[in-house]
Amino acid sequence: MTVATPNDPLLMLRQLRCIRDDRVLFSELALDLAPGEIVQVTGPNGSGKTTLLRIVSGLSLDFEGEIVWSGIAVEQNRLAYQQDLLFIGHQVGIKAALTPEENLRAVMGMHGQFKKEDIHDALSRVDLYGFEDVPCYQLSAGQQRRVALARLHLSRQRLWILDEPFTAIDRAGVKALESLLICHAQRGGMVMLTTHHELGIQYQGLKRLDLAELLSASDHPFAVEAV
Ligand SMILES: Nc1ncnc2c1ncn2[C@@H]1O[C@H](COP(=O)(O)OP(=O)(O)OP(=O)(O)O)[C@@H](O)[C@H]1O
Repeated sequence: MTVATPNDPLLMLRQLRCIRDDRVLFSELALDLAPGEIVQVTGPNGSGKTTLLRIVSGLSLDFEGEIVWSGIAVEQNRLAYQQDLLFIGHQVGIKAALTPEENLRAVMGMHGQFKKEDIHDALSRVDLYGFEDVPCYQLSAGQQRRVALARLHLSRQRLWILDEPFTAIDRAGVKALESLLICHAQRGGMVMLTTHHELGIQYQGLKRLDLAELLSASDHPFAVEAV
């Protein structure tokens, strides 16, 4: 019997290939992500970063290759996989007519019951103390993004998939989010994110997956570089 160690990858992407409008976005894409690791997906506009995150999150099934979670192909284990992942897209994905508290309750409802204090605590951790009951259409762009990011403070999922999470966030918010990502990884979580923002973190579990480099080398096996 093989015994899994903490450094064994939980997420494995194997030979992913994706074509949109007759254009190969990526091919031969392989990635291992183990507990404690963060992978930053980089590449110019239109290179396929969002498309890759949507594929890995199970939102898009239009690809070739295999996604393996915890040793089992996701297509045979989709429910368990979905329960272990939290996806936050580059659109904030909140309802403008609802308050931050109502938005969090609605979106986290599928992941369990949360007490009012837990939701208020999550909102205060993203500096929205006092805004819990304000309709989201009255909040700034950065505050709306913070409502979406408050989900991370309630999350019990091991894998966070975040598309441009730093958009509209001020400098203090960026630092706080970077610390949160490291904290999640250090507790055995994993993060896959896209950002055009230069990450200001020194963390040995940080990797980079550059889609432009991958495409230019796609005749060759691809390895993710540690940074
Ligand atoms: N459903 C779709 N049908 C056709 N083309 C699509 C579809 N989804 C994405 N594309 C195309 O795939 C390419 C990659 O888009 P994607 O949004 O993944 O890029 P990105 O790297 O995230 O870009 P950005 O940095 O601008 O956010 C784009 O040219 C886009 O038009």
